[in-house]
Amino acid sequence: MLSWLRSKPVSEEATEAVHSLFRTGFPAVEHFAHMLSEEGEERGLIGPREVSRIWSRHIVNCAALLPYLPAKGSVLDVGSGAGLPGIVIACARPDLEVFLVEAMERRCQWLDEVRSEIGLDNVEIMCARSEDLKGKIRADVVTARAVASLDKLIRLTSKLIAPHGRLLALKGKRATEEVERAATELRRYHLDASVHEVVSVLDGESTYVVECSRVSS
Ligand SMILES: C[S@@+](CC[C@H](N)C(=O)[O-])C[C@H]1O[C@@H](n2cnc3c(N)ncnc32)[C@H](O)[C@@H]1O
Repeated sequence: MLSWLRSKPVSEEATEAVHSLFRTGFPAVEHFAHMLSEEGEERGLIGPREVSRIWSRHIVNCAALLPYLPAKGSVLDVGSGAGLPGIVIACARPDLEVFLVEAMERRCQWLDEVRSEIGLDNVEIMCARSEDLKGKIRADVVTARAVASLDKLIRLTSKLIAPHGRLLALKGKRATEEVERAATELRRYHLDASVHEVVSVLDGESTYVVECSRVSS
């Protein structure tokens, strides 16, 4: 119980700020944060130091993607792990179809438990490597956080992005360098990249959304 209390946004102001990010789905995302703080460390999903930072480092960090999601359609989160950002997106946007692609069986099992316990009817879990899904599925938006460098991520996911779709990658402060290093892949797969800085409502830390869109011909 203590770990759950510690992981909550503490002040009223912080709670308000987090609420404002989740116009829909706040109870669902709170439920997810609770599950993660209770079981995440024991099940090897997050490190011991992360329990007290579930909101600031994980949930609010993933919420940086929310303004860039499509008005309708599908999202495919590659390498979801504990459910970041896929579960956060599914909670905040129950109108979108969300596919979680995860290679590790025990993490897929966790994602399945989260989906059932929270009642996320918009989530489908695909226990597979993203490279094995080519030709099987395409989504309007592909998301990824902490899975691979941008050049590798483009190679892993380009065939999973719908013809007019986008890749949204959550990155740290080296986002622009990563875009520069991915110049060859961006050209090869006809993508244009822009970097959006998003400042956290909780701790003022910046995160970067790298948005790769198809170049219109
Ligand atoms: C460092 S964890 C990050 C998890 C989560 N996205 C986060 O931000 O906390 C990377 C996850 O991606 C998964 N993964 C790596 N490459 C993958 C691939 N090609 N296809 C599917 N899952 C992959 C790993 O099994 C692992 O769970």
